Amino acid sequence: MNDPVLRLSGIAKSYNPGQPNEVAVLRGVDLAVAPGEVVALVAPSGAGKSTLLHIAGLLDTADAGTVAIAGEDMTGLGDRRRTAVRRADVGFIYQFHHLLPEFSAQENIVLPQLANGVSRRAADAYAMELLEHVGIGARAGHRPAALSGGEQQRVAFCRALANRPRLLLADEPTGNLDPGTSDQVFGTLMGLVRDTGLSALIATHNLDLAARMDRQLRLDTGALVPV
Ligand SMILES: Nc1ncnc2c1ncn2[C@@H]1O[C@H](COP(=O)(O)OP(=O)(O)OP(=O)(O)O)[C@@H](O)[C@H]1O
Repeated sequence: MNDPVLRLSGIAKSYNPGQPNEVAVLRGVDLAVAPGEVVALVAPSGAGKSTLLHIAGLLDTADAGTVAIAGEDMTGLGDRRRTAVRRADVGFIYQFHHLLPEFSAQENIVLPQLANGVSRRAADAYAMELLEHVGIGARAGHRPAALSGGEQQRVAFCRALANRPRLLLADEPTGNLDPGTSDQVFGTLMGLVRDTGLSALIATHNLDLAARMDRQLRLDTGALVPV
């Protein structure tokens, strides 16, 4: 049987532990994301979705519980191994694109590949393939400032997939766009995820977008419950 691409077990996290201003954000989060499964994470503002995504993506550590990626338990691993797994296996998308302003769309997708040891030629070709997949191949040479908000976000999707991760983590990936554009750009993201067979955990406030995913979970007082 295939291991889940992401498994969280008993994840707990507090900020300022032991202090009068302690905030217990996660109180026992359990989750398994199967290969190819796309899970919606619905949570009101401040419920802890960014905290959860950062722990799942190895950008932060939990106070208790375990994170396993593709069957490998990350607990107790050193920073080097965690960074290597994050670079190779996890793609991130944020509400704002965070593209490098001085580089073209294509270069923004090439750079992470070069950092991972891919040749320039292969990186260029894959970046173009991804840009064409999301319908903006003709914009490959444009810098982010010369792209629309929806186009910038499409480039950010391609960048997240540049190193062919197993798991995509997205925090309000279309939250910065107007509703019509958001709907369209979200469709592009889902197409990309389905065509690459990625597993994904996608946080959104938008219940219509959540309904387009395989499963919907709500972060409620520090634990996940079905919507
Ligand atoms: N470094 C920190 N120190 C103290 N409290 C924090 C810290 N980071 C987050 N918090 C608190 O933890 C809670 C969860 O924060 P988090 O950013 O995970 O929420 P969120 O669900 O992503 O919210 P939003 O949708 O508004 O981005 C919030 O109450 C926040 O104020």
